[in-house]
Formats: sequence, structure tokens, C-alpha cells
Amino acid sequence: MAVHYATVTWEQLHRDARALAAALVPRMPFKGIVAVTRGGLIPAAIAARELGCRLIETISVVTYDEEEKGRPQIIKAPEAAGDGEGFLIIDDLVDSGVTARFVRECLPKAYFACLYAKPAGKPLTDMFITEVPQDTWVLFPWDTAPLFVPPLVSNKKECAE
Ligand SMILES: O=P(O)(O)OC[C@H]1O[C@H](OP(=O)(O)OP(=O)(O)O)[C@H](O)[C@@H]1O
Ligand SMILES: Nc1nc2[nH]cnc2c(=O)[nH]1
Ligand SMILES: [Mg+2]
Repeated sequence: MAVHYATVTWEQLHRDARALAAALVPRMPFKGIVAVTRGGLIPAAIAARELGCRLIETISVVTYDEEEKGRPQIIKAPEAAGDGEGFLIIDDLVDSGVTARFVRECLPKAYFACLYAKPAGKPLTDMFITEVPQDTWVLFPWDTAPLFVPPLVSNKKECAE
């Protein structure tokens, strides 16, 4: 369904994670952060540094397997976070909102923040930085690598003539 791509560089991701941290300052204090692995790990690390937070818990959810697509399964529970009271959940983005809905059910009292939100997932967040169209696939820096692109004109002889 995604027909467009939005490439996020490391610099942009760092800026957006810092912006998220700045917007979260009025919500402090937090007892700790729950990073939604794997995509939430780096945004959570950046926010934790900015907010002076040293207690980092994780929740790992898979939203698909080969047989049952779309049914979330927890493969690592956020035991240190209890019912989420006083905790901040951080993920990289919400798309359909399936992951966020499930994580919120696990931690009903936590505050949910992410960097990017598509319209379908937006209502599941308490805070996000940038809205992304539903038909756009976000390419994170860990998803991509620089690639050689051949020049438009590759024959030197042709150029000299
Ligand atoms: O709103 P949704 O439609 O649920 O999509 C959003 C989730 O999808 C991605 O994680 P993914 O499950 O691909 O795993 P990863 O974080 O390990 O890459 C992303 O990091 C979010 O957690
Ligand atoms: N990298 C990436 N993962 C996703 N998971 C759900 N939506 C997205 C997206 O737009 N980009
Ligand atoms: Mg994820």
C-alpha cells in the first residue's frame, strides 16, 4: 500500500528525538523509560540522555508471524514498569496503531511518545513530533545504506566529443 518513501538521516533522527525530549520536559518527572524494541531503542536512548533518565526498560512485541498476521505477541515483558504509572513509553513511529494499542494495554498508566505518526496511529499517542502520510514508508537510518549511483553520462569519450 505504501507508495512513497521518507528517508530519515541520523542527523534528522537525532534532531527529532531531541525535539521529543524537549517537548517531554514539562511532563517530568518520569520514573523510567520503556523502549519499544527494536525501533524505539535509539530514540529512547537519545531522550534518556536529554531527560537525565537512567532506568530503561524494554517491551518487545511482534505484530505478525507466518500464520497469524496482525495479532500482537509479547516476547519480552516490561517487568520493571508495573502498570506503567510514572513511566514514559518511546517508540520510533505509529503506523496502523496496532503496536501502540497493544503496548498501552500492557502499560495502561504510562505516557506514550514517538517521533513519527501516521493518521491511523496518531490517536494512540500522547505525543509525537512529525506527522507522516499513511501511504508513506519511513526509511530509518538503520534501514538504509549509501549506495553508488552511476552518473547520467558514464562514457568519458562521449563527453569529450
Ligand atoms: O503502528 P504499527 O502498524 O503497529 O507499526 C508501528 C511499529 O512497526 C515498527 O516496528 P516493527 O514491528 O516493524 O519491529 P521493529 O521495531 O523491531 O523494527 C515500528 O518500530 C513500530 O513499533
Ligand atoms: N521502517 C518502518 N517500519 C514501519 N512499520 C510500520 N510502518 C513503518 C514505516 O513506515 N517504516
Ligand atoms: Mg517497532
